This record gives sequence, C-alpha cells and structure tokens, in this order.
Amino acid sequence: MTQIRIAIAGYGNLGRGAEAAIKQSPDMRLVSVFSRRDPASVTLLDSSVPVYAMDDIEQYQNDIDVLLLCGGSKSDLPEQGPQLAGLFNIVDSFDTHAKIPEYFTALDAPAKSAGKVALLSVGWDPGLFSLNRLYGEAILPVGETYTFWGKGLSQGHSDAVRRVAGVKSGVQYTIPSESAMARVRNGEQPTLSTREKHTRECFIVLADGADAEAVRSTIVNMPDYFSDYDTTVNFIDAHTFSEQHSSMPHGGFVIRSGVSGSDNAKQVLEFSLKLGSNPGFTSSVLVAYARAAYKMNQAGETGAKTVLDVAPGLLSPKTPAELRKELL
Ligand SMILES: NC(=O)C1=CN([C@@H]2O[C@H](COP(=O)(O)OP(=O)(O)OC[C@H]3O[C@@H](n4cnc5c(N)ncnc54)[C@H](OP(=O)(O)O)[C@@H]3O)[C@@H](O)[C@H]2O)C=CC1
Ligand SMILES: N[C@@H](C[C@H]1CC(C(=O)O)=NO1)C(=O)O
Repeated sequence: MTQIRIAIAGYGNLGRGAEAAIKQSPDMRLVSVFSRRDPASVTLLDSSVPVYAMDDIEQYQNDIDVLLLCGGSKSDLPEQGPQLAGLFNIVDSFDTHAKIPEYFTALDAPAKSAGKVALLSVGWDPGLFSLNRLYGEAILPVGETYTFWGKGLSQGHSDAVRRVAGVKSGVQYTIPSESAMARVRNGEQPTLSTREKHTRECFIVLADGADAEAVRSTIVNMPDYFSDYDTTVNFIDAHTFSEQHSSMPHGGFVIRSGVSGSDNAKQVLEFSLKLGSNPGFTSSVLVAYARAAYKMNQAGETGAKTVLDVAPGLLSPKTPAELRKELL
C-alpha cells in the first residue's frame, strides 16, 4: 500500500499528538517535523523522524503529500497558513471563530494558485461541533442551537495567554454555566448571551519582573478570546503550575432543540465529547482530515475548504464499497 506522506509544522501539544495519531494510521507515514526552534532541541516521540528548521521547509515540497499546521491560532497560523498553503496541501486547526472568514480568504488564493487544498479550522470546535450545528439547523429548521464547552482546558485560549508579554507559562479553563445548561436540557429555548453561557479561569506563572496587573488587564480585555466573558486570572508559582496544570482534559456538547412533524413534536439532536486529552483528540481529527485533503487534491480539487465541504467518507481509509457494506 502506498502510504500518504505527512509532515508536521510546529511541535507543541498538537504536533506531538499528531505524531502519535499518525502511528495509529497504517495508510500514513510521518516523514518529517518542522520547527522554528533549533531542530537539535526538539525531542520527538519517534527518534527516527528528522526535524528540520521551519525556514527550510520549501525545499521539501516533493517529499510531503500533506502538511499538518500545528501552530497556535493567535499568532502562528495567521502568518504560516497563507505562506504554507502556497506550497503544500495543508490541514490546520485555526479556531479564532470571528476571523475564520478572513483566514479562509487568505488561504484560498495561494492554495488555488499552487494547485493545493487548504483544509482550515479542523478539530472539534471549530470542526466536529461545526458539523453538528449544521446538521441541527438543516434537519430541525424550527429550533435553537446551543454549544457548551468544559469544564476543561482550551488550547486556543491557553496559547493566547502564553503569547501575552510577561507570561512565562499559562493555561485557561472554560467553565459552562450549570443553570444555562439545565435550562437548555429541559427543552427551554432561552436566549443566552456569551457571558451567560461560560466563564473563563486562567492560571499564570509570571516571567521575572513582569507586572501582574498589566498581564491581568491584557488577558481580560483580549478581543475574540476573553473580552466577552467574565474571566478570572490567578497567579501561581512554577511548581504549583507543574503539579496541578499539566493535563489537558476537555469536552462539551452541541444541542439542537426544535420541533418537527405534523404534530410539531419536540426533537432534540445532541453531540457530545468527553476528552481525556484535548490535543490527543484534536490531532486525531487533523490526521483523519489529512486523508481527506490528500484524496480531494488527487481528485483535482484545490483552494480553501472547511469540514463543511468534506464528504465524510473521505475521512476513512476504507473504500466506498467497504463503507457501504460496514457502516450503512
Ligand atoms: N479547532 C479545534 O477544535 C482546536 C484547535 N486548537 C488549536 O491548536 C493550537 C495549538 O495548540 P497547542 O499545540 O496546545 O499549542 P502549543 O503552545 O503547544 O504550540 C504552539 C506552537 O508553539 C511552539 N512551541 C511549543 N512548545 C514550545 C516550547 N516549549 N518552547 C518554544 N516554542 C514552543 C511550537 O512551534 P515551533 O515548533 O515552531 O517552535 C508550536 O507549534 C491552539 O492555538 C488552538 O488554536 C487546539 C485544540 C482544538
Ligand atoms: N478550539 C478549542 C476547542 C473548543 C474548546 C473551547 C473553549 O473552551 O472555549 N472552544 O472550542 C480549543 O482550543 O481547545
């Protein structure tokens, strides 16, 4: 079997998860990892895979079928996405929801001119939750959709706080409103503001000499990430951080509550996730969509795509005939 040649750009939580997920995919082979850090300083799970400097990535175009972009959405992907979409088939997890339309446009032009596919905003939200919001609205047009996350560690928000000047280490937990969730589960269709659905809590280790109040203000007022939420910022020491904030569980659910049928029956569509490791799951979604991106490009497709544009069967290593036999 000819294996799909995968490379990883950016070796953090998501990059390490992707390396592990590729090992679970016999139809794929990890060929290289690219990092902005000194390659000699990057320790991979699999020592047989070479690490190269990100600056040299262009020379490896012919060795890679799909490149997984595992950088942070706050500042890495806005720069790396458009540049790498002009060189490779790419898959990324861009999750600054408010900026997805402009990011889509920024990837579409270089991908089309290079004859490549750029599959953006892949993961669980955006990603699998986006798909289920679509299913809910298409199947139950009369109703309301609700999304709740956590309690768990948001990688996007944790990446964002780590980019703040004066932050040495940081994580962010998302906490859903129990009362809001109860109302929705009871079949009410309340109108809930962003602030009424979730609160956010950060744990920060300050860099030496950093101004705590300046860091707190930057975080709580950060557009697209924290400004629309009630956010708590806790400052802790490095030992406490390491002891208490090293795991990354998360989860959540999408619920569509509506009515349909001649009797206007109450219908509820729900999709939920319980994740022991947010990066471990998200990277597995990236790898499944890397398979789809490869197939789409082999079939002549180019340009920017989201999960809403991908036929589900393309995610599977099975043939369409096997899928019809086994999954229908
Ligand atoms: N759509 C979705 O459902 C989801 C999306 N995401 C997205 O994934 C993004 C990445 O998350 P995550 O992997 O946790 O981010 P990390 O902070 O772990 O990694 C981000 C980048 O930082 C660099 N880096 C990592 N560790 C170090 C280090 N010790 N020293 C210096 N640089 C380092 C790496 O780049 P380099 O190797 O080049 O140095 C890496 O690509 C998030 O920003 C989020 O937007 C995450 C979960 C779900
Ligand atoms: N993109 C999120 C995935 C989910 C989790 C989340 C949040 O806690 O705000 N929003 O979407 C992440 O980076 O973990």
